[in-house]
Amino acid sequence: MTTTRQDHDPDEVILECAAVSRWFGGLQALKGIDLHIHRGEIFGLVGPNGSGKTTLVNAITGFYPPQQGEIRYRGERISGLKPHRIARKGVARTFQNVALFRGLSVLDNILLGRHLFMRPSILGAAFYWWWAEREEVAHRVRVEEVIDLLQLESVRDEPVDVIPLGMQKRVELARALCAEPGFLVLDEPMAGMNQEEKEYMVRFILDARDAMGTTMLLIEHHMDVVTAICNRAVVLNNGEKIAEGPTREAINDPTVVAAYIGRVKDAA
Ligand SMILES: Nc1ncnc2c1ncn2[C@@H]1O[C@H](COP(=O)(O)OP(=O)(O)OP(=O)(O)O)[C@@H](O)[C@H]1O
Repeated sequence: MTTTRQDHDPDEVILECAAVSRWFGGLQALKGIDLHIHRGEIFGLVGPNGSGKTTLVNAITGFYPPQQGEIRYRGERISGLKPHRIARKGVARTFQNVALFRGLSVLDNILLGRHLFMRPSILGAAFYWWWAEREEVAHRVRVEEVIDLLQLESVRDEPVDVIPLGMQKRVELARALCAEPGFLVLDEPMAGMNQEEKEYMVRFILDARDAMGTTMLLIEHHMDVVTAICNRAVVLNNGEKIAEGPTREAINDPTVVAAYIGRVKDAA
């Protein structure tokens, strides 16, 4: 899997985790994680099952705030804010299992991604219909751009349940991009995909980053995907950061190789 890459900006930190820790009862799921993710970067988050990847994402997006440490987005502290406040600041995510609205069309699912932009005042804007209408047109323009970018035109009116899994994942990506996030977490976007679908998805993620400048955090078990698209990566094991750096170096680090082999032995 070969790809093109765009250089990121190492001078501008978009997301920063400083000494982030989280416990579930007696289990420490995150142990003082430090991270800096730069503007325009696709940053890989890898590690064996149960190593703390989802917990870190839940800390960033506000679902399980860290109990120690701090998370900053564009220099502003977001840890401790409710998930919807964090989302409004421009942090979006897709989920490991497809989380679309069954029974709705592809287009309606994507339009839902724009609801973040619908200010409550729009409801009271009945007298200002012309203004509301202009807003609606602006939303539609962005939605059409994303449909075009992710090549979803041919299925836009299909119920989302009937399209193949690979396309459903693409619809999720489209919905997240329609919120115009500054930072997007992709939680296993290739799960359950065959090789061809994976290669398409890699292309679409890179195109989206290049076209929209979205900084991304990618949780992924497929190492070929991680090395193909991530500028840098961090590896977790038992809640600890065990490697970080340019992707190939990080995932080939002897500590990382040992951690994965250890899991295989434990499972045998
Ligand atoms: N809500 C929760 N309550 C209790 N324990 C939890 C909770 N969420 C996560 N854990 C525990 O925290 C640890 C880290 O889990 P986490 O889901 O973050 O790992 P992961 O790296 O995302 O794993 P996977 O690759 O399997 O998704 C695990 O031991 C898990 O059992």
